[in-house]
Amino acid sequence: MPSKMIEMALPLWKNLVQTTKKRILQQRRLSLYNGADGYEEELIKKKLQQFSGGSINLSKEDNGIGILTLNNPKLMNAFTGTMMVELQERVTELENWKDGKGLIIHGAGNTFCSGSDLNAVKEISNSQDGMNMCMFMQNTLTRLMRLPLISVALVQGKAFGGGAELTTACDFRLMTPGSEIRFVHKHMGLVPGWGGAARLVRIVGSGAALQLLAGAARVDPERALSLGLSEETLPSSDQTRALGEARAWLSHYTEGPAAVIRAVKKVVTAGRELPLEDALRTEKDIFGTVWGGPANLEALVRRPKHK
Ligand SMILES: CC[C@@H](C(=O)O)C(=O)SCCNC(=O)CCNC(=O)[C@H](O)C(C)(C)COP(=O)(O)OP(=O)(O)OC[C@H]1O[C@@H](n2cnc3c(N)ncnc32)[C@H](O)[C@@H]1OP(=O)(O)O
Repeated sequence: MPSKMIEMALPLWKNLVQTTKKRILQQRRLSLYNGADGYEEELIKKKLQQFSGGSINLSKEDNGIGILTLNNPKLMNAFTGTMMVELQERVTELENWKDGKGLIIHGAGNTFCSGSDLNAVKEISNSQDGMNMCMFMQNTLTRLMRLPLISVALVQGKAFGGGAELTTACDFRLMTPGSEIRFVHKHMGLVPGWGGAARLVRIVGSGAALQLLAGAARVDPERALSLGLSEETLPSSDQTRALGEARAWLSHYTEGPAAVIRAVKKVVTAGRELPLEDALRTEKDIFGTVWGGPANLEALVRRPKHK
C-alpha cells in the first residue's frame, strides 16, 4: 500500500480499534459475570448455536421507539439457543442506538413467550452448561434492564418460565385481556435463573413473589394489576391493535428530546440499583449532561407554565 494511503487509513483504523475497545469495556461494565466467576461466554455461545430456530427481530422507529419481537410462534416463542444469542446481539444494537427512547418487547403470533425451548434445555441439562447459560442470560437481561430506554413488556397470551422472567427485566408490563404471566419453574423442578426471582421481589415485594413462585400461580391481568406487576390492561387482545395501544401508552413517557428521556431512565436505574450515596453522585453526573443543554436553554427562553 502506498505510504500516503497508509497515512490516511491509520487514524481511521486507530479510531475503529478505540471504538471497539470502548464498546467491549462498556459491555463488561454493564454485565454481571466475567471469567473471574468461571463464566465461559464463548463456550456457551458455541453450544447455544447448536440449537437453532426462531429469531429475535428489532425494528427502530423514527419516534425513538424500538420494537423487539420474539419470533418462534411454532413453539409459543420459546427461546432456542440461537434466539438467546440473537437477544444478546439485539441488546448490543440497542446500546448503540443513540436516538432511542423506548422499547416494546412482544411475541409473534399473539403470545409472549413460553420460556426456554425444552428441546434445547434437555441437551444442556449438565451443570457446567446450565451455569454458563444462566450467567449468559443474566448478563443479557441485566444489560437490557440498564438500557437508557424506557422498556415495556407487552404480554399477550402466555408469558411462562423464562418468558415471565423476561417481563421483569422491563421497566413496565402491559397485559392484554386473557393473557397470563406464570413462573412455572417449580413444576420443572427449578427456580428462576435468568434473574427473574431477584427482580420480581423488587417489583411486587418478597411475600407476593414467594406466593407466585412457590404456587407457580397463574397471574391474570386483574391480579397482576393489584400486585403492581402490570401497569395497565389494554383494551384489545388483537395483536396489531394491542401493539398500537402499547405504543400510545409508552409515547406519553418518551415524548421529548432523546437526551432528556435517556437521562431520566439513567437516574432511575441508578436509584434502583445503587446505594444512596453512589446513586446521588451518579444523578449529579447525569444532571450535568442536561443542565444548560439545548432542551434546558430552549425551556428557559420559552418559560412554560406547568398548569
Ligand atoms: C431455565 C429454564 C426455565 C427458564 O428459562 O427460566 C424455563 O423457561 S423452562 C420452560 C418453561 N416453560 C414450559 O414448561 C412451557 C411448556 N409448555 C406449555 O405449558 C404449553 O405448551 C403452553 C405454553 C401452556 C401452551 O399450551 P397450548 O396453548 O395448549 O399449546 P401447545 O402446548 O400445543 O404448544 C404449541 C407447541 O409449542 C410447543 N412448546 C410450547 N412451549 C414450549 C417450550 N417451552 N419448549 C419447547 N416447545 C414448546 C408445544 O410442545 C407444542 O408443540 P407440539 O407438541 O409439537 O405441537
